[in-house]
Amino acid sequence: MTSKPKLGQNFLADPAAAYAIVQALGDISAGTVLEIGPGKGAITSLLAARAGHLVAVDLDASLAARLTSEYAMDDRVEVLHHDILTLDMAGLLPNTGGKLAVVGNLPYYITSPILLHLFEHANVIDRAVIMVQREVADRIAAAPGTRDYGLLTATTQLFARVENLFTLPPSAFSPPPEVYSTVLRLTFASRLADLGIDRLGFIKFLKESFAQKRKTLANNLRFAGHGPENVAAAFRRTGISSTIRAEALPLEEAARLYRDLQDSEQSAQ
Ligand SMILES: C[S@@+](CC[C@H](N)C(=O)[O-])C[C@H]1O[C@@H](n2cnc3c(N)ncnc32)[C@H](O)[C@@H]1O
Repeated sequence: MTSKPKLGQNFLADPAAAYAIVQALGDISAGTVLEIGPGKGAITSLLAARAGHLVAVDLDASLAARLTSEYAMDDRVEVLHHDILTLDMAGLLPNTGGKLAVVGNLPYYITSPILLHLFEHANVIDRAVIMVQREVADRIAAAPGTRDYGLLTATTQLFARVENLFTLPPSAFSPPPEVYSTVLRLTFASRLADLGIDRLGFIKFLKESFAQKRKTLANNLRFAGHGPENVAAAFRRTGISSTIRAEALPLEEAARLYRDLQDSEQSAQ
């Protein structure tokens, strides 16, 4: 049995991959870059040489201390010993505004929570280049109607355009993980306004929709507490098949159903 490194610590040992990740961020010379989990600094050193301002955040106290002393003389680099999941990202930007470029070889044990945290800060993020487990990348980039399409896909595509850049084998890391890894670029562009939906309500609706993969969308919505008559009427009015499963429904259709259901529930109050 292979032991799992603590805090998802599989360090990148492929300099060409580190370079490609930083290149994928585009021009970072004027803005603020947030690096999630810099670890021993495989990507950090390339970022530090290019970024206008770099904030590197690691939960591991000894790794954060090591990087802090390495960059003590560079006032463009800030190392924070902090949990990324509780970091207020808006607070990293200067008073003059701008948006963050986010980068990281993510700790895989908390990939989904990190993504959700990024989406909560979508209004202050311009783009993100992140390394995730290959299977998770496939889910994030999936098209509706495919097996991989799910809650993570819909949520991500609500906030960003997704590009699959390249995949690395376990041997690109030390220690090697048990899985392949894929680098994605997310170009943030929220679809909330064009779909006419509110963030919290629609994300709750998506969670309800995907709660049980084997059930139809209508069953999941009823199970979540929406009145059977309201659910049936929403499917009828929108013309969406009442036997459809959530993974087959494109975001635009899901938003239409959500708006209709919400309108009828509000007018019944
Ligand atoms: C996969 S390693 C990547 C390290 C380095 N960037 C590299 O590519 O070699 C993930 C890093 O995330 C850090 N980490 C784990 N959980 C974290 C959290 N909740 N907040 C911030 N950093 C975290 C780990 O300590 C580790 O340094």
